[in-house]
Amino acid sequence: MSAHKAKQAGDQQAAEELKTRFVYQDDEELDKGFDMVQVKRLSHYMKPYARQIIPIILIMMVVGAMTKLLNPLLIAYAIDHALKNGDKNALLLCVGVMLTLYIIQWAANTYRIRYTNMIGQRVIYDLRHHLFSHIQRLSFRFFDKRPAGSILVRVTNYVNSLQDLFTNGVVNLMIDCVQLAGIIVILLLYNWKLGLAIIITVPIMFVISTKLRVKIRRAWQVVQIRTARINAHLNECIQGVKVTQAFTQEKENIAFFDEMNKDNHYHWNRASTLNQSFGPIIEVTGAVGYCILFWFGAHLIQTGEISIGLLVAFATYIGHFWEPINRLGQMYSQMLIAMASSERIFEFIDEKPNVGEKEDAVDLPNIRGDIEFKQVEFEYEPGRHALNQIDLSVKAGQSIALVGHTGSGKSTIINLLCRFYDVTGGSISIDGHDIRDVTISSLRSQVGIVLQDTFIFSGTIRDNIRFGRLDATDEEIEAAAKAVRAHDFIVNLPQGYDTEVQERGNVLSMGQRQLLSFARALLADPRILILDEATASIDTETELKIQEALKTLLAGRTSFIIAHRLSTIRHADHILVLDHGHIMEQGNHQQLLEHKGIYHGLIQAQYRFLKETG
Ligand SMILES: Nc1ncnc2c1ncn2[C@@H]1O[C@H](COP(=O)(O)OP(=O)(O)OP(=O)(O)O)[C@@H](O)[C@H]1O
Repeated sequence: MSAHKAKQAGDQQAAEELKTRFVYQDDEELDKGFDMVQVKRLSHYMKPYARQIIPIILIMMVVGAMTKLLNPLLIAYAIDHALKNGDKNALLLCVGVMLTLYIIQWAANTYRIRYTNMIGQRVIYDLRHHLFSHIQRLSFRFFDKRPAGSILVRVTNYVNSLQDLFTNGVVNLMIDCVQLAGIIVILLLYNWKLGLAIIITVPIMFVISTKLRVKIRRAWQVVQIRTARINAHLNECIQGVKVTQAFTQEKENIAFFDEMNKDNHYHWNRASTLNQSFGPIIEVTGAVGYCILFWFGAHLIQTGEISIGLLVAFATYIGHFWEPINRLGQMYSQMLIAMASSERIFEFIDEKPNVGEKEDAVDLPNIRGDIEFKQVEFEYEPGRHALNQIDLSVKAGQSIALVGHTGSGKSTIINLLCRFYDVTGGSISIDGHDIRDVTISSLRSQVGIVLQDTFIFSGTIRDNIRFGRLDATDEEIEAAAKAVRAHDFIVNLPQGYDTEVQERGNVLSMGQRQLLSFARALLADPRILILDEATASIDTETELKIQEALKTLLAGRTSFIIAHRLSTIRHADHILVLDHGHIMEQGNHQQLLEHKGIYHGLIQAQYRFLKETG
């Protein structure tokens, strides 16, 4: 095999492998058929404004359409009477009336557009607010099933795609129907033969407009999807640039990006070519209409059936045909997209939180922190047990360490205690209250959680600590930071507590982020504290700091710690050893060591590791 062929085969294989590596799922369905249920649900959002704004819009709409329809008749009158008889006053009067009609039309359109935009923006605001607040309350199960990108797209792009429909679409549809019907009636009234001859072009224009518009719109949507894929890939490559460079995968990433870029370029060209074909096709159809008018119109003038003024008026009406037909086509394709978008939006809005609140749920009173797990069972997916028959009784103020191999069910216990998921069997109670009988907010406000992957929001350090309790004063924030030994590193930052950190806190070290999250939890002052210890090795000094901070944080609280550090495990009041969702062993450090079971093995392994790594 030649070197060139070998290279080609290699490239091909690499491309095949990449196909499975970068997979970005998009909503490929671009539009949907007309669906009355969706229309009803969408129009529900217009209801609050229907009484105040819609009547104004309707009046403006009728005034605008009427004035537009009258102008060609005035032109006909001016030509056939004022001009023919040399009546300067009548001509002046015609021009004056025409000018007045234009001014009225301009004012009516300006106000109509202003009000339709207002209503459209409000509806979009309400819809986006509704969707976002609903998503915020959805359970973990919902987020488990969906990539963040697909959720983002619904709140941004899909809601945006309804914007046109609400701002101009519905009103324009009515205006266009009124205008088109008005023109057809006038044409038939003034001369039905000539009227009919010209109206033949309407269906032709309409078919071209709707069919071609839908095609063009689809082509642009494909471009949008391709661009979204490029964005997703870019995002992944930027987030993972360190790993990419460490594994020297730059070439592969570039190759994949080039493929996407080429694809995007091809679809852009296609959409652009289709777009350009639209104008000429419509112009030719319009020209056919004019040809019919002048040929047949000239004949009718010769036979004395119509005047020259009427021919000019008809020619003006043909000019007015195009605008509504064009917009109806636009509206039709907008409607199809809106159907698909609204279906996806309502699919989320209809999603019920899996963890619901009972109708008669009561607020959990201030708790001491006694916790009881009775025969708790849990499955993330039907048939796959994540926890089996967990029985556990914790006294207020005790610290419980959860240990076990990866996937043994430690996080699941915590997820259930916070009611991020509901048990599928058995029950969990706090101070004797079944957690399914109390309101979720009253439960979670008394349970603090410090996750291993500490989330830092964009804002200042102070804002991030205040997240624990929004009404905390600056003094309370500093006191919390001091208590968990975070104060020293914070004051050494360029702007101290006012230092801006970005999302995920990239400027902070792992240990610093943990201390910040301790301060946040301390400020919230929950009776029950859950802590997922960071596994990353940190230097001894920080480790000591964290241990001291932990002592402050845990004092007097019931705590559950997913423990990785030996120091934490050893000091816990009670240790649960989990395996495949079962409690295999439990007791304190000494008891479990003497038992010489799984725990003993884990501790031995950790000692060996610490010894080997120095
Ligand atoms: N969101 C989820 N959907 C489906 N299955 C899940 C989900 N989260 C966890 N699991 C499964 O449930 C089991 C227990 O997982 P869990 O996260 O509780 O383990 P863990 O002991 O906390 O592990 P680790 O120490 O690695 O964090 C595992 O088999 C895991 O694959």
